[in-house]
Amino acid sequence: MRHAHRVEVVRAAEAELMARLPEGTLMRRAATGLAVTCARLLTRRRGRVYGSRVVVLAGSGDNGGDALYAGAELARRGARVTAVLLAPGRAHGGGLAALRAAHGRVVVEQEIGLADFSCADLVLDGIVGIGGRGGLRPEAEPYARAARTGPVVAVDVPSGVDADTGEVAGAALRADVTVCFGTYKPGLLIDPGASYAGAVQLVGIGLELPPAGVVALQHADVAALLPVPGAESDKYRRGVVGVAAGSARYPGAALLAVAGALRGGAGAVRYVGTAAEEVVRGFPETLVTEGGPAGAGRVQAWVVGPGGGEGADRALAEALAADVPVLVDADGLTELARLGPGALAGRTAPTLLTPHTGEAARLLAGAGGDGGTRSEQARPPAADELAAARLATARRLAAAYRATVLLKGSTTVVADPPPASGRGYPHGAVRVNPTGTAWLATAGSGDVLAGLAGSLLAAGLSAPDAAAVAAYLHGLAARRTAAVPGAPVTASEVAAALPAVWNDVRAGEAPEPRSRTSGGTGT
Ligand SMILES: NC(=O)C1=CN([C@@H]2O[C@H](COP(=O)(O)OP(=O)(O)OC[C@H]3O[C@@H](n4cnc5c(N)ncnc54)[C@H](O)[C@@H]3O)[C@@H](O)[C@H]2O)[C@@H](O)CC1
Ligand SMILES: [K+]
Repeated sequence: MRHAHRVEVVRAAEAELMARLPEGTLMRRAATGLAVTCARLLTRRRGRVYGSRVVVLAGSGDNGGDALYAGAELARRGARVTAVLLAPGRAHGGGLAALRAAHGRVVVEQEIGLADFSCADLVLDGIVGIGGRGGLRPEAEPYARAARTGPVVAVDVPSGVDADTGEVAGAALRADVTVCFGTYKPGLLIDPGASYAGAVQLVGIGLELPPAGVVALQHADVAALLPVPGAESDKYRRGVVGVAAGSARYPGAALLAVAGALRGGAGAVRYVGTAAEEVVRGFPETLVTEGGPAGAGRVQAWVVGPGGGEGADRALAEALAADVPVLVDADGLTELARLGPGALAGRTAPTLLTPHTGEAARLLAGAGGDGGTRSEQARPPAADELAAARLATARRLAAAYRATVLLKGSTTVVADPPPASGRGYPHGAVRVNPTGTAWLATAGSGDVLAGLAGSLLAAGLSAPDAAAVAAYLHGLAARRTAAVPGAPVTASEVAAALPAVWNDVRAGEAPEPRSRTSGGTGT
């Protein structure tokens, strides 16, 4: 599992450790780890470090210090290092002295031309790290543009990315690799920030940290959560998932949700709705019932809403009345937004909401704009604002509806509500999904995800586990399905690939590394 901590928490752990160590120890550890990664990249690119050209962008803080010390180490190995000081009077003294002693060249902004960037074998982004506030300052923006020409290694966090949230307010450096220190930062795992970070490498510097506020599951974590039938299991012990989905207008949503549910580990899938005939034709193993959830047999979890059309209100009410976990998606969410959080007030079993950002905007509007304090925000939030602030959006929704929320899209985020007695955060770690691909933003892929997550709920996983495991498998399935890596996929193909990725995860097959343009969970 990748653990990410907020800047405030990192600073406290750093202060505690620095008090016990000789001055400069942590920065030396960080810079050495950074230089090792840079040397490896240069060797891969040029065959050796000696003679390679490195540009160091150094800001005024310790982030610039790390970059200058790493530049000095590379210069000692024969690299031709040019450091550009973005704030010449305030550059890190020790780092600057080390670079000069290693015969690195030091220039100020006006003295570097674009040519220096275009022939660089590596650009080290030490403009700003966890001390950054807001997007890049205007004077640093030309470097963000110029650095695009060469491979960029970001120091701790790509400059301009908010380390706590992944938000990018304006320009930011786009890195091929980010070397972070002590712990991952949430902004490296959550888009849009994650898409600026490239491949992220962690360098341990000995910090002792409390439990993380944000985590990203990896193969082994997901493998440990997958339901495994015991020798005594029958279909009822494995769990029955009820799917109330599809309508005369959208029968396909029923088929896709059932397709996902059949591959999610539940012992049986019970379908209720008007697409029963199509469902049985497509999946004869499905149990079908006329009417709504109230009249269906017993299930261990309900999925309600995909393609639900006009019948979604009744299906939602009946599913919510059942004392079992309920996943609400699509038209079910539209109906829930109309009713507001009060519709979930009487529930004691878990509720899992799976909105994309458009639905999240409606839900927040239904909750009073910002999750309950209507006066603070008269204007309902726009979907693109919510997409840019994914972590905050998922948390606000979870708090407002007191339900687990899986916010779909570029980096899918799963948040739990704060404890009832608590005054707010921190609470359970937010899980962010590392396996997404932008091609999952395709019609019907959300229906598959809903069925899959519902099936995992019925098989006994907690709501956050079911949501995180479903998002993980769903993303992997989309990547595996593409005939060519990065090619478009269809929702049916994603559903069909689920058994194979289930197997990959159990077997420990490594997923493809995240690309710069990867995204999240579909609509
Ligand atoms: N504190 C420690 O023990 C360690 C810190 N380390 C490094 O230190 C960094 C944090 O250093 P600092 O606290 O000095 O802060 P930073 O170096 O991240 O940034 C502070 C400086 O950047 C400027 N700045 C802020 N926002 C900006 C923006 N949007 N655009 C341009 N400039 C901006 C500020 O004026 C300030 O001078 C970490 O990210 C990491 O790289 C590592 O050496 C590991 C140990
Ligand atoms: K940086």
